[in-house]
Amino acid sequence: MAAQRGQRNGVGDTPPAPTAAEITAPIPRVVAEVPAARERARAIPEAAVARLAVYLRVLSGMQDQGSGTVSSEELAVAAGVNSAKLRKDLSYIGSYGTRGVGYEVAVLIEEIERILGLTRKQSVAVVGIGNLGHALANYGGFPGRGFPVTALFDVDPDLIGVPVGGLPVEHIDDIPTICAEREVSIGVIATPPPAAQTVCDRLVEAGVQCILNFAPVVLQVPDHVEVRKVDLAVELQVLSFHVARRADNAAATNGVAPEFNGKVNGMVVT
Ligand SMILES: NC(=O)c1ccc[n+]([C@@H]2O[C@H](COP(=O)([O-])OP(=O)(O)OC[C@H]3O[C@@H](n4cnc5c(N)ncnc54)[C@H](O)[C@@H]3O)[C@@H](O)[C@H]2O)c1
Repeated sequence: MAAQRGQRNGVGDTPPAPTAAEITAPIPRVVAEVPAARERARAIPEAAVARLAVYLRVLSGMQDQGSGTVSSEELAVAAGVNSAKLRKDLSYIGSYGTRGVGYEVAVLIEEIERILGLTRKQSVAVVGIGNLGHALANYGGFPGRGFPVTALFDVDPDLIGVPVGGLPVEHIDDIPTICAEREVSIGVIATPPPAAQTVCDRLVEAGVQCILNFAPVVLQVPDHVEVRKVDLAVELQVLSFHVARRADNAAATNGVAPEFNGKVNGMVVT
């Protein structure tokens, strides 16, 4: 679903209307030189990598709807960024469009997938098959995005051998053999916080080099291991900050000092 202009999506700030210079700026041409693109990939800022993943999602939706080409402006609006930022991001990957035509959707998808390392499937293991682990294991959307869930682990004897999302739950003692057999490259940690570091160590010892951590703890890993942390509470707090700031701005614009009404961000304070 395309994001509306002006909508926040966590990827970039509310995009301003494009300037005349942005609209008339030349669209760079396609360069299919892969080694050069890989070189450039090393210099892509992390924020741009996150936006590339969003462009990929938007482009995949457009492809599903039969779009063959897309203009930079159209793609920028759908992704919730301004078109100058979009063109800058796409220049990092050496993927360019044709003036007056735009970008070929299929070509751009291929370029972004190559840069994001999605040209081969990344096998995922989930450890901790409780509430969250069940939801992740049952979610059918990961395989289609290149992330098949191929192994589930837990310590609870009542769970071992029980199929969840079509896969039997295995004991964490089998992490080394199963992760090697199934070529697991990403480990998702959904255990209680006190178990997370030990589970992480086991995954790393088994050769897993990417960890997605849902437990609210900071994990220690060797340099060659990448860790991403997901914290929904932090995202909610960021949203809360924006709501509070908007209310303050509205009050300042109206020349009214925000009055305390017994509530902070909608919650009653006693
Ligand atoms: N990041 C977020 O936004 C977010 C949201 C919800 C939950 N969480 C976190 O995710 C984790 C899981 O939450 P939940 O509600 O699914 O918990 P849960 O208690 O329902 O499930 C935890 C599972 O981990 C298993 N487990 C315990 N120790 C283990 C070990 N050493 N090795 C393997 N498995 C082990 C348990 O048997 C259980 O099945 C918690 O750390 C929670 O704080 C994060």
